Amino acid sequence: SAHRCDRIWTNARLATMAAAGSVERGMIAAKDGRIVHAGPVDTRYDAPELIDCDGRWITPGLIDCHSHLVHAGNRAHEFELRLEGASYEDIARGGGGIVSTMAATRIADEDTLVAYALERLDTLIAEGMTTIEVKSGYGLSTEAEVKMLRAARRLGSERNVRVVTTFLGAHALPPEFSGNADGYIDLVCNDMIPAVAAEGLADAVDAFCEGIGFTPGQVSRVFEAARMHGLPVKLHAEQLSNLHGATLAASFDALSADHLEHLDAVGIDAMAKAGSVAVLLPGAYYFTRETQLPPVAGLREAGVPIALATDCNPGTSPLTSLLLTMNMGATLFRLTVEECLAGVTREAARALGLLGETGTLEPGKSCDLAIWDVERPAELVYRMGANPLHARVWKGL
Ligand SMILES: O=C(O)CC[C@@H]1NC(=O)NC1=O
Ligand SMILES: [Fe+3]
Repeated sequence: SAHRCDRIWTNARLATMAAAGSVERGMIAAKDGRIVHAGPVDTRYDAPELIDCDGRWITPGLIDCHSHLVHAGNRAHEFELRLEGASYEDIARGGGGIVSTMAATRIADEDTLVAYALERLDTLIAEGMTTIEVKSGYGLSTEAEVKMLRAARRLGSERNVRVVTTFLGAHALPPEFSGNADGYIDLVCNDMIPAVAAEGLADAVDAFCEGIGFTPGQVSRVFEAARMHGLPVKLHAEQLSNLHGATLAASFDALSADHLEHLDAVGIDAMAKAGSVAVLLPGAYYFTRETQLPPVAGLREAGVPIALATDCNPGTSPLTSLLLTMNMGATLFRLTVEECLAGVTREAARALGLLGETGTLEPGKSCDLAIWDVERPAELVYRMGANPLHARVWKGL
């Protein structure tokens, strides 16, 4: 008997990113926004709408699992300073960096923040992105952090895209708390997280564990507060030095630890045991001209899942292309094409706790697709600055 569904994409080549691997003569059938079949052409399925893909490749919709998409202002002037020799850390200690974006973000109202973010969101959507994680972290006061997360939530109603939000109040020390990091962490734990949780504004909690950020002790206080409010955690860890943030994150069963250029074998092992995803951010590595590569071979050997993301932010990664992110993942970090494609689909979904919902072409998942004008998926990683997207589908539409 025929399986009635809503839409069928046929005569396609599928990069399922799942057990089925690649399917040469494939089709996808969707019903009520979900995949009911993703595999070889199966004439038992029929639908009022049949889309002939002319042999094009279909991947899962792309996922950006680490972004600071909501923010005001930009840091082009600091870019010039760095060209004249200043380091990112010099600029941060001199009151620039994150704090200068904080000033611009505090004075922008919610509508303005939404408008600024939509321009960057549309650029990513044009490349077939269907899910994005958006962090706070430029408000650094309860009112401004709440404003940022409300703006982030609104992006999901202004566009056909899945938005998950992350509270990152422990991103930098605001000037009013200068010299009193522990006092600021009190505010983060006792005031911000309760306010954010009360309004359901965040799906996870993140922190910046770094010399110019917060100590492991301060981060664990933030994570304890997250746990008290039932929120999972993730962490900016080992970006510029090794404070053993990844090990701390793993001890809280973190969804992910991110950056990881200075991750060591102990941290790798802790992440493997906890099932935490390694989110690599080659845009920040490239833009800040770092030289310490993340331990990709060690992550592979230990079976730690590897994801890739833009880390879109005005200071260290003003990047709004997941395709270029994949090229950097291969060119700079030597990830394979398969690892790069998985890094912005299956493993990115895993880093957001969304692998049951999206990230692969499998029955039961949301029908989130990117349909490409390429002869082979490797072209999506190989080319720089091109966008071969033919069509994008989110929740079957
Ligand atoms: O410079 C900025 O605006 C954010 C930088 C970004 N945040 C973080 O914790 N590490 C980074 O590279
Ligand atoms: Fe980041």
